[in-house]
Amino acid sequence: MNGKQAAGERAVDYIKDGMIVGLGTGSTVFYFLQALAKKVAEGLQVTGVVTSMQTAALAKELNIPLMDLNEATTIDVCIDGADEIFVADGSVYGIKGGGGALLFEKLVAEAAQQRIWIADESKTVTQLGAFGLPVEVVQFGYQQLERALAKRGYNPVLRRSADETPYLTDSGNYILDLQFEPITEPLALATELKHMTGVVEHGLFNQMTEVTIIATATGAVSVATF
Ligand SMILES: O=C(CO)[C@H](O)[C@H](O)COP(=O)(O)O
Repeated sequence: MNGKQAAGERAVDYIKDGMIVGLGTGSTVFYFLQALAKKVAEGLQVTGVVTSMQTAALAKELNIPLMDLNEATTIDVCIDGADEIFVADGSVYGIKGGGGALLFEKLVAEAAQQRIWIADESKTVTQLGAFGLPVEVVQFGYQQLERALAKRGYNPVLRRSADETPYLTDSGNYILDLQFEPITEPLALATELKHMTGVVEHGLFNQMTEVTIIATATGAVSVATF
């Protein structure tokens, strides 16, 4: 058992019969989905709302019933991974979008009553920014935005797929990964990025998480509530 598996499996304890569950994206969520599918096979009734095409494919393969975000009048809980987790003044701040799903992840997280992050302990940091901050941008004229971000000292790098073509999100947008650290003012940076025309969403998830489930490489799990 590794940390991702331990954290992912523990998250299933938060899923109760009848819940509508936001299903995050990534390799930690993979373990959560495996554990959830087992419970579903045993009779647990849940409906998932996915945050990416990747998660949709996996959930279908695992026979987890799904509904569209449009149909979900409420989401009881959303379980997702994170790339960096930083706690300050009793709140959780973080970076997400390493897997490119930040837009849908944020939409589902914002619709959820409770947000739970699952991660191995390598994701906890004492300052944000070592992990490049993903910013999803429209394709049209994206180099204008790239230049504007560079001028502000954010060192944007266009994300590319393995074949070197620009990486495309599930919405067909590009991602600029901002390479600078530390991010000392995540709230101000989030506002600044949101105000730049062409930015669709950024990977700062500020004060959007109520529970963290973090596990060590040997599988020891710590749960914290915020
Ligand atoms: O934000 C994400 C995808 O967009 C993931 O939640 C994040 O990258 C963590 O992934 P993993 O669990 O594979 O380390």
